[in-house]
Amino acid sequence: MHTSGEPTRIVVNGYPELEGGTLLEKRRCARDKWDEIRMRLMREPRGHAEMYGAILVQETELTRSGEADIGVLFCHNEGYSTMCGHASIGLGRFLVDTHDLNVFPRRNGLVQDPSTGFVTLRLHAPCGIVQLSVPVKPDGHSDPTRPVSFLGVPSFATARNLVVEIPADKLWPSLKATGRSTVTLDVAYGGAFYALVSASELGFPYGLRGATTVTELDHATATLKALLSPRTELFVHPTEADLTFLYGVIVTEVTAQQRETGICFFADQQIDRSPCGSGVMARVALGVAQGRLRLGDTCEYDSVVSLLHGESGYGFRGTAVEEREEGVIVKVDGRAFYTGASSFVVEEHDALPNGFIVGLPA
Ligand SMILES: O=C([O-])C1=[NH+]CCC1
Repeated sequence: MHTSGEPTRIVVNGYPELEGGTLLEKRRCARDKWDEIRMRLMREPRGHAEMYGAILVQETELTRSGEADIGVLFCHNEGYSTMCGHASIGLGRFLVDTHDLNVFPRRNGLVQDPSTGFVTLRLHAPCGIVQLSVPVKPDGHSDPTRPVSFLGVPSFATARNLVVEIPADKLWPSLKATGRSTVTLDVAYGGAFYALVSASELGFPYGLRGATTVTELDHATATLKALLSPRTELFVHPTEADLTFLYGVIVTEVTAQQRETGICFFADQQIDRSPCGSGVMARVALGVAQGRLRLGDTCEYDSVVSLLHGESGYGFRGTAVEEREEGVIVKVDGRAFYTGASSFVVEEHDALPNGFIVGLPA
């Protein structure tokens, strides 16, 4: 599937049983014991450097307790993430549409709200429960003309107006041209930790649509990620050590009242083609912390791809729904579409069984 242009390759069959009782233990098992499967599905020639995946996990500690309907592990060019909004939106449609009980045993237990026509399903992601609301047509299939929405895990800001000094040998031309050697940014959590920095702060006065090159953006965000990642005090998750790391850097640009564009560099400098749902959770939580957004406020988020589709409804919307002690509950909505179904093989004599990414060691 794709969500505003960002792919989600949903693994529905053939993946081995993961050891471990909890989803986070299963995530470690996937990483430590079966990572070649991720590489084969994400990398060339079966995938590409920007591929994204979702591995369905039938049983977790929260499906056993009845708090979730199915588990998922998200994966990408570098490893396994803790939250993914664009993939959750695609999974919402897919899980409602699949009637194969080997793929989704709890499909028949889903309840459709007759008043709204939406089916609710609870996805257990490594960061916690993502509660999806999927619009359904009278024939019981998901409705591609209306957005899927989800309520994310409590999201919060961990640093505001953080000044980062850029070493002279790492300065990029647009920042050097400003005469500055510092960048001021924020850090927030939306199921994963992001550094959030405006395009103008990086030295791009005309924002993301100006003469900004992806190469310079890539260098700037990779530099910031390398400088910030060792500062783990910025990414402390209240309960899970597995979630304590900087996942991405999002370059933002306010384009109108409660409307933003952004480009998210995540994992090994992958670029999210979607507005990045977990990033939207983090950005809304930051907006509430800064007093820019109040409960009930909705902000529109575009990506460099959804901007190309001028019509509305191709970006994501983020709404601050509830403020809890642990953080802000954000509702995110967006649209996903099917792109096809595939089967993949690796023959015994294939000299590149785990694929490759041009420019990176195999
Ligand atoms: O939508 C999302 O949260 C993300 N898409 C790719 C990285 C995270």
